[in-house]
Amino acid sequence: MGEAGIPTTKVVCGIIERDGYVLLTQRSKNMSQPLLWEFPGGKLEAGESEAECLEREILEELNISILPLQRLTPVLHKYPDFIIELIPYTCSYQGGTVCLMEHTSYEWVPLQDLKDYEWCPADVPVVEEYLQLGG
Ligand SMILES: Nc1nc2c([nH]c(=O)n2[C@H]2C[C@H](O)[C@@H](COP(=O)(O)OP(=O)(O)OP(=O)(O)O)O2)c(=O)[nH]1
Repeated sequence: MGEAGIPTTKVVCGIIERDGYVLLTQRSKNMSQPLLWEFPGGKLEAGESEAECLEREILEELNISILPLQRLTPVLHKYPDFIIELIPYTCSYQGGTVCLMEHTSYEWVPLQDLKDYEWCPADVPVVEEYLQLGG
């Protein structure tokens, strides 16, 4: 539980790298955080590790396989009705063709363009840390 009894939701997201590009997904207009950009991932389920969660969510949502590499700094962000702990991992792309199951669009983006997207608010510090690390 977080502040004033608001639960904290753990969400694991992947910064999926392939040949100098990173995979971004845009949330659909009927999802929470509509039309904002994010690193794909999802809510941690009971009994699974963060890496298992990431591999499962990305296969379910995008139909590609990935390998989690490095855990970056988790971000605690307060949305109006819940608190999210966003746990980012850099990942390598392993295989498969992107097929969108939930998102409205995706892009493979070069590092220098990451700042140009309208991000979910919780992702802003993640993008900053990732760029500081040199991608
Ligand atoms: N997957 C992902 N979610 C993010 C990121 N940044 C961020 O604020 N979020 C938020 C959006 C959602 O509220 C939540 C992730 O849950 P989800 O992807 O399972 O979304 P959902 O639509 O099923 O959630 P909900 O509306 O049912 O609550 O975390 C991010 O980079 N990746």
